[in-house]
Amino acid sequence: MDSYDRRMQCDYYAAGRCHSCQWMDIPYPAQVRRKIEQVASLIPAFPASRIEAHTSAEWNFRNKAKMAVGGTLDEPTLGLTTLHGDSTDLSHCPLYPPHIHEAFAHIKWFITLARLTPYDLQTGRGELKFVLVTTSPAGDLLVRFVVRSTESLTRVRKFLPQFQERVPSSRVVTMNVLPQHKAATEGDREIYLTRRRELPMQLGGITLYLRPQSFFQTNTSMAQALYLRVSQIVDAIAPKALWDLYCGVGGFALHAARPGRSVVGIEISESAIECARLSAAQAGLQDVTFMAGDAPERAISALKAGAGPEVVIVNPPRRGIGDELAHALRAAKIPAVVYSSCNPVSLARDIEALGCYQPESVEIFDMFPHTGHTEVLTVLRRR
Ligand SMILES: C[S@@+](CC[C@H](N)C(=O)[O-])C[C@H]1O[C@@H](n2cnc3c(N)ncnc32)[C@H](O)[C@@H]1O
Repeated sequence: MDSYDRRMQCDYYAAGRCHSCQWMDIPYPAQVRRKIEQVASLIPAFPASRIEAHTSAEWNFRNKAKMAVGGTLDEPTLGLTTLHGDSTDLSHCPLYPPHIHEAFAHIKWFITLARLTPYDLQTGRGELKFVLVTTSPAGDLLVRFVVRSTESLTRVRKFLPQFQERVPSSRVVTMNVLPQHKAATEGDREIYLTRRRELPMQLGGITLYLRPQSFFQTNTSMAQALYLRVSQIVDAIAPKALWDLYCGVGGFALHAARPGRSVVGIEISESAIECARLSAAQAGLQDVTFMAGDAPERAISALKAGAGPEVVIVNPPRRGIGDELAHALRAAKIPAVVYSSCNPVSLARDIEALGCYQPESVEIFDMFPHTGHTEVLTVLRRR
C-alpha cells in the first residue's frame, strides 16, 4: 500500500484536521522496520536482524478514547480543542472500534439532554472538559465525564437511565471533577454514577479489572500477546519465585502464576491493587500477593534484607526503573530481569545501569501503530 492509499484511510489526517498519528504517511510494514532500527540503535548489543516484531491491527485497535469536548450545547464536538476556542470533531477516528464510534453519537445526544455545556479553554467557562471512554474486549464500556464542577450532577443522574437505555454496554459511568484550568485530562475526584465500579477485561483465561484511574495498556490484543509471551518466557525459566514490579492491575503476574510458584506484584495505585486481588481471587490463584506501594523502595529494601526471586518482571512508566533499583537488582544477583518498556531510551539507560546483564531476546509489541512509540520486551540475563 502506498502513502496515498494510507492517507485515504483517515479522513481527518488527509484533511489536515488531526496530526496525532505522526507516521500516518508511512506504510505499516515500513513503520515496523523503522521501530526495529530505532530499538537496535539504542541497544547496540542486539542487532536489528534478531529483533522480533509482533504487529498490531492497523485500525480499530485502541481501547481508550480521550476526547476533548468543544462546540456548543446543541452541537457538541468530541476530539480536539484549542486555546483559541476552535474545536475539531474526531468522533470517527479509525483507531477506535465501531462500537466506540456509535457510543460517541449517543454521548453527544446525552451532552445536549443533560445540558453539559462544553468547557471553553479561552474563557474558562462551561462545564464538560473531556469524555473518556474505554472498551473491554467484550464491548462493555467505561464512560467518564470530566467536568469543571459538580453543577450538572443532579441532571446527569436524572438522565443517565435514558443514556444507558441507548447504550446498554455502558457498565461503568462516572463523573470526574477537574476544577483547575490546567493541561490535564482528569482530576483526583471520581464520582461513580453506576453501581458497578470495574470494567472486566477478559484476556485469555484471566479476567483483569479496570477502574477509572487505573492504568491499562491501550491496545488490548497487543497486551494479551505481551502477557502470553512473558508467561512463556517465565515458564521456560521455571522460577519458584517471581516479582512483578509496577504491576498495575496485575496483567503479567496473573498470567505467569502457576501452582508451586510464588508471585508478588507491587504497584503504587491502591485501586489497581484491589483490582489485581479481585482477579487473583476469582481465578482461585493461591500463592499470589499484591501489595500497594512504591515498587523501587519496597523491592530495594526486600533485596537488601536478602530476599531475591529468580525472575523480576519490570514494566515501569516512561522514566524507567532508575539507577537505584537497577543497582539493587545487580547487587542481589537476580538471574533474570524481564523488562517491558514503552520508552526504548530509558530502557537503554537502565540496561546500562544493570551492567552485567546481557539481552537474551528483544521483541517489539507494536501497541501504537502510526506513531513513533513502541513497546519493547527484553529478557536480561546475568552474565
Ligand atoms: C506502564 S504501566 C504498567 C502496568 C502493568 N504492568 C500493565 O501491564 O498494565 C506502569 C505502572 O506503574 C505504576 N507506577 C508508577 N510509579 C510507580 C511506583 N513508584 N511504584 C509502583 N508503581 C508505580 C503506574 O501506576 C502504572 O500502573
